[in-house]
Amino acid sequence: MSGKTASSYDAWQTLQKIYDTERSKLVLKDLFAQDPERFTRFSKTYSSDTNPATTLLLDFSKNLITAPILENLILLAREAGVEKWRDQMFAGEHINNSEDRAVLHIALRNFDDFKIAEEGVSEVSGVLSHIKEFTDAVRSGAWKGYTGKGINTIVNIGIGGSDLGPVMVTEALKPYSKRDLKAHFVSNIDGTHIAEILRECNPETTLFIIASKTFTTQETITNAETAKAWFLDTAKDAAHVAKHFVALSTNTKAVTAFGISEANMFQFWDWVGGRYSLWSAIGLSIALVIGYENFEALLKGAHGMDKHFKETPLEQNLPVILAVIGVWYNDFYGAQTHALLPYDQYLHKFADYFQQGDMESNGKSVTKNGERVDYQTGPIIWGASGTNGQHSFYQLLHQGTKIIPADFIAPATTHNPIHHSKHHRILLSNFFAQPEALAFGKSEEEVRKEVGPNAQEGVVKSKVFEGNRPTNSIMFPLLTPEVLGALIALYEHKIFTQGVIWGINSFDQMGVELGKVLAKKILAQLEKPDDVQGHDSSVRIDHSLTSNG
Ligand SMILES: O=P(O)(O)OC[C@H]1O[C@H](O)[C@@H](O)[C@@H](O)[C@@H]1O
Repeated sequence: MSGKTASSYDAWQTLQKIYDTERSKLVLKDLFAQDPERFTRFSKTYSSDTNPATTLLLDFSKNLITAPILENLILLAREAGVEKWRDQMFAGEHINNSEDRAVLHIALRNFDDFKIAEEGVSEVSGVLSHIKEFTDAVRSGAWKGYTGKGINTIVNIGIGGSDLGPVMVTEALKPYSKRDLKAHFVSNIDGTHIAEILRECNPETTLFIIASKTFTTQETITNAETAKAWFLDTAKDAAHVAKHFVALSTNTKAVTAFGISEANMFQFWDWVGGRYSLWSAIGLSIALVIGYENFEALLKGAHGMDKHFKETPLEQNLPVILAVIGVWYNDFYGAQTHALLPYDQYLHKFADYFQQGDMESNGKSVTKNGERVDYQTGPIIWGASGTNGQHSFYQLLHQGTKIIPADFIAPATTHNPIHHSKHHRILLSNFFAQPEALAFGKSEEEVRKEVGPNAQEGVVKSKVFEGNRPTNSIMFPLLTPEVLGALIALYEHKIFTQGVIWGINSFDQMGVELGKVLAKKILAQLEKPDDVQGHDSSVRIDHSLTSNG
């Protein structure tokens, strides 16, 4: 890193000047009218080298940009050293400086293209073989529970990165799932979560997957112990645990201490960040649900996007384009949030997943060199699947006072073409209509024509849509495992690129620590309420409220 912070880059200052002097001219209606080629100029297609069905079209024409703005945004990425940092990541250098770790989720889906020397990388294919062997055994019924019955229910116990990826992907790839294998996910420490799920499980046919990188996370270990006690209530003999509990972790010692043997453990390594871990052993529940071949297709889809990110000039590079446009709104327009709006019910957990992916990565306010930034970093990520969002929060997107850049995401065809794809045609009509309405709005003149001369002024004004609200649209032929892999990797590399521009470390998560430490202290005091001390006056622990009788 140059030691400079983002706002002192030449390109940043050029962009600031452009923003200050030309902002009023950045009107989408005019920009489209002036340039009939705007869509061609500002859209790009990514296609996998190995599978033509894995294609993503990114239409970024409805953004408040011109060719010179985009050029300067790309210059900004270059000046920040995106290419250098990217190559360092792919080479296994320890770019996660605060934890002195490599950042190698790309090595989990590498298929031998990139040569990476880091310790553990050569073990990846062995773990994949273990996943394949185990998932084949469970799915075929060869893996038997303690009474000789096959497994028909899996329960993944994990939180954060050890939960959100498997939840999102198993939902997204439901059409590929083994319908007679029920998958549950327990994350919350609230006992209600596990209690409700255990009610649906039979100890003879349930497999518990304890997913925790560190194997020290309070929620996961507490839930795992509860699950083990519940299982042993019926199974009695601790030897049966081996048939019903497996662990996904980097911490062999803690796993064996819990009572799971090394043979039932799926390893990964400290260079896999929690929020980038669905590609690792943490993806076991995914492989169980959709089958190993589909899990591998997911990895291959991500690998194709990795190659695109690594080898394509920044100007043509989809993750980089998404990233710099995001920086334009975040840092120059002052946008606080970014909405992810998939028009695909299967992607209903996509925004939840990237809340952690983006906000835990880029929610930082000091640079890698320890300087406090004087600009905005990671946006607030939120969203919901279309069309539900339209009947909820889109009012604010269209007519509120805030600028909310949004990504619209949709498959051209559906896995469920019921009524000759009638539903899908309606869905897509909304997917196309919303960005158009946001961009071009509805003028006062148009409203007056509609309501006639006698309408009240307030009514006229309330029906005006100012427009000029920016969006990206991303389309693909069908939501397949490969397409999903490419789509997730697209956003991962977008987040990486933005982190480099802002000069922050996107790969640690120090911000989750303080609350954990305080909760531990408070827990000890809740168990002995007379000793409550050392907290602010709002932490008043009333034993009559906290004890359950
Ligand atoms: O897999 P683990 O170790 O249980 O961690 C679960 C989660 O814990 C913390 O909240 C963070 O470190 C997350 O990044 C992580 O995903």
